[in-house]
Amino acid sequence: MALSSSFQIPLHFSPLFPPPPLTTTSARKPSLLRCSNSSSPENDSRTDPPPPPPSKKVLSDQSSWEAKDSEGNDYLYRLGKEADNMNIAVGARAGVIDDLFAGKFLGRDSDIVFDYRQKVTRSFEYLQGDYYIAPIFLDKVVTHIVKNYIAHLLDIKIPLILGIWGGKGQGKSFQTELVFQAMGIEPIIMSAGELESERAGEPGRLIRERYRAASQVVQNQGKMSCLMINDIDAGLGRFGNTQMTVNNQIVVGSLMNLADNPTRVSIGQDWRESDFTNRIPIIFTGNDFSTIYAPLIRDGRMEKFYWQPNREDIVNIVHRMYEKDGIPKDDVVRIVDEFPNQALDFYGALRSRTYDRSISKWIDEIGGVEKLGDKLLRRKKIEKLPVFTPPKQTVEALLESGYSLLKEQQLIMETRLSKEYMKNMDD
Ligand SMILES: Nc1ncnc2c1ncn2[C@@H]1O[C@H](COP(=O)(O)OP(=O)(O)OP(=O)(O)O)[C@@H](O)[C@H]1O
Repeated sequence: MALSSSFQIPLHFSPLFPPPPLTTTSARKPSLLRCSNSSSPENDSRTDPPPPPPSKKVLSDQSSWEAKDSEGNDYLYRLGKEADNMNIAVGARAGVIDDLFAGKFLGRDSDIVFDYRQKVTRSFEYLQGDYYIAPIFLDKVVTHIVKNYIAHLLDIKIPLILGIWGGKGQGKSFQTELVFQAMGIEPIIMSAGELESERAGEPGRLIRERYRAASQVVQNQGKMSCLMINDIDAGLGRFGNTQMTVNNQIVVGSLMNLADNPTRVSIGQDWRESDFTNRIPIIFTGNDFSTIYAPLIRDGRMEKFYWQPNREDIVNIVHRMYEKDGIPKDDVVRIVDEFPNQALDFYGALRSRTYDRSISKWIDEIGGVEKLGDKLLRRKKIEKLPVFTPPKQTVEALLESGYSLLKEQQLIMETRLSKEYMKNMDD
């Protein structure tokens, strides 16, 4: 499938819907995403004009939410005012709730919303360098997002959720974030760990709040947004005899309700006019959706996408990964063929293992293991660390570390200590 066609999807609707700011080199160089933090024009590969300034009037004719915000009547403001056992501000003051989620409740209302959004949205500073996105993957994610943003123009039922599933370490989360970066989307990303809490009801509420925070990104910032929940089956799935907790039930209920009513989301118990939001696409990643409550993943609510990179995808992605080491494509093909059936994650780990010997050498240079604490943690007071020289990568070194990773994998499979330790459980 030609990648350029995947980028043309939103343009079919261009008279009605402004295309998302596809601000990377991808449009020129299919599937290659160049990520840089530098703001210098030479280093900045983004050539498109900056996104429009925040517009206060985006939805104000249709929704009273904005007006409520400016009156200080917003839900986050109310959270700071109201005292009940679900009060995030109280929890934050008492040190119960991480202030990552609590936002700042002492400032003006706009600060509150802004701080909250700043803390929950994900920036991509860690994505440096060139990356390759598999065209089918890119196509699927872009189409889902665009379909949801123009849902009001299409006379079809569009699932709010896209569930990307498949084997471990195949790049589901990583590539989705690359796509967000390519589209200039400011996503709100949650992990399975946030779907459980010792306080009943909190995770369900958190999901609804995050969904609305994403809607605020669209409304106040004029940027596209998306809610992403990584490894959802690790938080919601039922394995063997595990029970569904009250929180699991509430989370499933909240997600089903979002899928059915994507533009009306209540945070509290009473419906208010300000509960109307923008429709925000949701993306789940996971390994096995069959462990999830079936009505949540039914076709009208969730579009499912099984992701398994083929050999060509793997070669292209790994080639880009190793490009800075000067490894030519033929050698990448050799490495990939030497270790077939491995996840993408393996080829990253393989490269990182080749650093081990150089790191040992560097430890010797700084005075051995006894000095490590002083040198690494208090180095500013003492002296500068010696320069670390990365190893010169060769195919032989990469193959060697590949074999050692393979050996570790086999050892785990053959030893199966868990079987030994849990012998009694089978009786
Ligand atoms: N397109 C890519 N370019 C470079 N590296 C990639 C790419 N895709 C995946 N990787 C590497 O593979 C690793 C694993 O990817 P990721 O965490 O997205 O897998 P996953 O499928 O979500 O795994 P899991 O199901 O176990 O959560 C990443 O940390 C990254 O190093």
